[in-house]
Amino acid sequence: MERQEVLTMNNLTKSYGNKEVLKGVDLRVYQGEIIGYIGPNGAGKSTTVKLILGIEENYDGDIHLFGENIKNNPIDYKRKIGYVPEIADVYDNLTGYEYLTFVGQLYGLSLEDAAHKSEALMQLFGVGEAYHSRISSYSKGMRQKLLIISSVLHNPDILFLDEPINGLDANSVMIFKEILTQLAAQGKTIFYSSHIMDVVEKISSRIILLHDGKVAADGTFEELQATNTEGTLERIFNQLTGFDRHQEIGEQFVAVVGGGTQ
Ligand SMILES: Nc1ncnc2c1ncn2[C@@H]1O[C@H](COP(=O)(O)OP(=O)(O)OP(=O)(O)O)[C@@H](O)[C@H]1O
Repeated sequence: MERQEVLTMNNLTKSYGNKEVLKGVDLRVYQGEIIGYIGPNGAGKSTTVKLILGIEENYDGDIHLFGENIKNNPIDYKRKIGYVPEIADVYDNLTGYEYLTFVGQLYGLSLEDAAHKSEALMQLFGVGEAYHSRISSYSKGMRQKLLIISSVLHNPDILFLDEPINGLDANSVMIFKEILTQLAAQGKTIFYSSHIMDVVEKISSRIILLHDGKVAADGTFEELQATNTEGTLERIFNQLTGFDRHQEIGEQFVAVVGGGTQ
């Protein structure tokens, strides 16, 4: 069966001032894939996602989502997207119920459907008791669960997740990984950006490494292993980004902390 291409980027370039952040990103993403989108700090991962979501504009190249250039219809395609940003502003004074039903209704759900779904998802994620509490009283992990739930309420076809497990405890991470696997099995596509290499290694059906504004590696974890001498994704990341100074830098850092010179 031919795999459906859901996201295509052709020669995507983006600059801020005279700084070229994306230098020609070419990518094809297929339905049901869990893409682990990794790269060093500042490589341009969030920028790529913000361009796809229409949060950032003024780029060269093309982005097609579900077969349509996003410039042709900049609103409608967003109904099919779920997004967990790395840093999110939530309305702290609202309760979980108020926030989630508000988001659900923005996406076109009725109040009843949004409330029913939100409560069930909060319960399943172990935060049902906080459903009617103000978000300002939530712990970091509880807020993260709220964000995750708000991203899927409208049953999107593609999910963009930026460090989604920030603050989640080990049990919740296991639940979350299972949710992603099940969603992908249902044909949802997941674009997962994170620095937690062992999780990316385990959940991704395909890993894309962005380095210096370009795709530097693209393949399954096994394929990346086969073309690199290192074993874990963390070590492959070091190798592909040409970095081997962690010990030296760590030693110098501690020396400075202790009052010595470099
Ligand atoms: N609004 C902006 N104005 C100017 N420069 C920006 C802006 N947004 C991002 N940049 C720059 O673009 C580069 C890429 O940033 P981006 O946030 O996409 O990186 P990233 O790969 O997501 O990094 P991280 O892993 O640290 O989250 C950085 O050098 C950043 O300073």
